[in-house]
Amino acid sequence: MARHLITSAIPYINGIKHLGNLVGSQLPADLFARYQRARGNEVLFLCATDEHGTPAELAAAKAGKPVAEYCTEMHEVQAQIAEGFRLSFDHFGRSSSPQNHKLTQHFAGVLADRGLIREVVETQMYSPTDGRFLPDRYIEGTCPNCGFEDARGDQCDNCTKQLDPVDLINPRSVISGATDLEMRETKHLYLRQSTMKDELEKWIDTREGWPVLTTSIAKKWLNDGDGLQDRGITRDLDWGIPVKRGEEDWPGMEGKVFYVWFDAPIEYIACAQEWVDAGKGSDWQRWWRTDKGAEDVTYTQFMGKDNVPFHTLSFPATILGSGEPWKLVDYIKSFNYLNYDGGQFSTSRGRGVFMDQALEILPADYWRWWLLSHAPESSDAEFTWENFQSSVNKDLADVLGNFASRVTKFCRSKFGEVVPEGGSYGPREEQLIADLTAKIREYEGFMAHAEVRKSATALRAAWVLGNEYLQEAAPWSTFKTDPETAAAQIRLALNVIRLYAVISAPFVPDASAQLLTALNTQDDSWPDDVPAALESLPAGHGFAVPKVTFRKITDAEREEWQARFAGKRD
Ligand SMILES: Nc1ncnc2c1ncn2[C@@H]1O[C@H](COP(=O)(O)OP(=O)(O)OP(=O)(O)O)[C@@H](O)[C@H]1O
Ligand SMILES: [Zn+2]
Repeated sequence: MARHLITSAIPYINGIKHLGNLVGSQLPADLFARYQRARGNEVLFLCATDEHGTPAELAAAKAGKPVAEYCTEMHEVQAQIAEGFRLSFDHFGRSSSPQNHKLTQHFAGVLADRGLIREVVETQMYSPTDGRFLPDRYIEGTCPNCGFEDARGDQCDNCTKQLDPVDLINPRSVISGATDLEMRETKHLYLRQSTMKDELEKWIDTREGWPVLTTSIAKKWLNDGDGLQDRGITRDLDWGIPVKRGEEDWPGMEGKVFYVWFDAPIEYIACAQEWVDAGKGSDWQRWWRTDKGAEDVTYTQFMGKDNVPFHTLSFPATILGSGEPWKLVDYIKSFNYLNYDGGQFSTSRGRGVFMDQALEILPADYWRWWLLSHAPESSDAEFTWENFQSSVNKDLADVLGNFASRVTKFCRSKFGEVVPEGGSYGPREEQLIADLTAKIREYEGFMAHAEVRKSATALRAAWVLGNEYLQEAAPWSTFKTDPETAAAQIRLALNVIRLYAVISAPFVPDASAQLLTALNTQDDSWPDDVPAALESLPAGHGFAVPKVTFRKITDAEREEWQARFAGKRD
């Protein structure tokens, strides 16, 4: 039995995530976790909310709530929605947890002991009116690059240039609008990533078969311009993990917190501790410490492309730099972007379909299937309502749903709700069994490598095989002249439905469960031996015709949703 540690990039706390966020991280991670479990492997699948940083403070201020309270509420909201999408996390933690506070402070202390942190005195914007420094998004002004008037302190949304708050022309405080800002000196900690460049590059070069997207982004950051830069890991903010050197105070760093990108990936480890502390597991170290049993763990991370530099470089710099035997990632699965109807999904601009809204209009399986079968793997992908309608109707309703419905209804009308006996399989049946075997082996190959789109294509092809068989064998015609043979055909087809339920579960878990319930079976074992799996339901086994597994999306619905989601979310 293999052991798989799986993490999804942790969603930021400042609102409900859109479908792009879902398909770029949590959903493919869930697909992979479900598949590994189905193959009998031991899985620890972790995710959490990413709760620190200025956007959280600003969102809380906008909602008129203390930031801690806001985060607690939003965490609950995101946890509920994740459940709605059937994301099968073993634990959904919080980067603000006491476990993460302690571990982040621990890493900072160890890195400092090893000479990998330097203290830098720099000038930052200070607002006397607000009585505080204004890092990152606390400040807005005119972009020095393109002249856009609402550029943020960390980035211009118009030309995407990364900025420093001190670069802005006519800067103003986002809190009070004050413009009497001044430059003040402040001390910060920098992680000396530049000294680790060679070690990081060597490590990346030993990683086999990583997606080109992952390695190309890592190499760019390692080598472009002046190469890998040291990174500020602290901020002058109230909300966050207080800067400490292990358990000790850090002279000169009083009142400061760690930068969100330093503590967020450490939450992957802290989350395993939370999982144990919540009574769901007994030993987190055997997943995370190579000296405590994690040497046989395969660790896979899932994320969108903007998160790749932090996972290929900054977080490994933290882990390698600590000199402690923490588990390093084995495979980083990264995604391009999903766009929405001719533009970008955007949380801040409320553009696109958000996870809660999606579940209001259709069940999770419909979204899971479309998103995964259109995952932005080799390039950006686009959500359009036409494509969504056509793919749901064709793949789910016409192929998978239709097969299950035709077979069970025909059986009920001619043989009753029981697997019919008699007859025997001929060459066409043997052919179907052989074709399904080959297709499932292909599917397994793709799933094992988290090749999401190719897996979906292989799965759909397996569904098509059953429909083609049904079309050719035509048991409704056979029945008129040779009911015995028709009985054998239907017996096989009913078993094929069970087979589909099992192999489709990672994509469409609810439909899969619904089919198994209708088939009155608890046998959800993986078809390692396909011919044997197709004998799971014996003659005489009772079942019920499933209620409609997938319904079609009408043109009227499509138009209504298109109009409803054309504007901005309020
Ligand atoms: N349009 C998109 N398509 C695919 N993945 C995306 C998209 N936008 C963000 N992601 C990924 O979603 C995951 C969660 O993102 P996060 O909660 O940090 O939001 P974000 O990156 O700030 O996105 P946004 O600003 O659109 O809300 C990350 O791995 C990120 O890379
Ligand atoms: Zn700009």
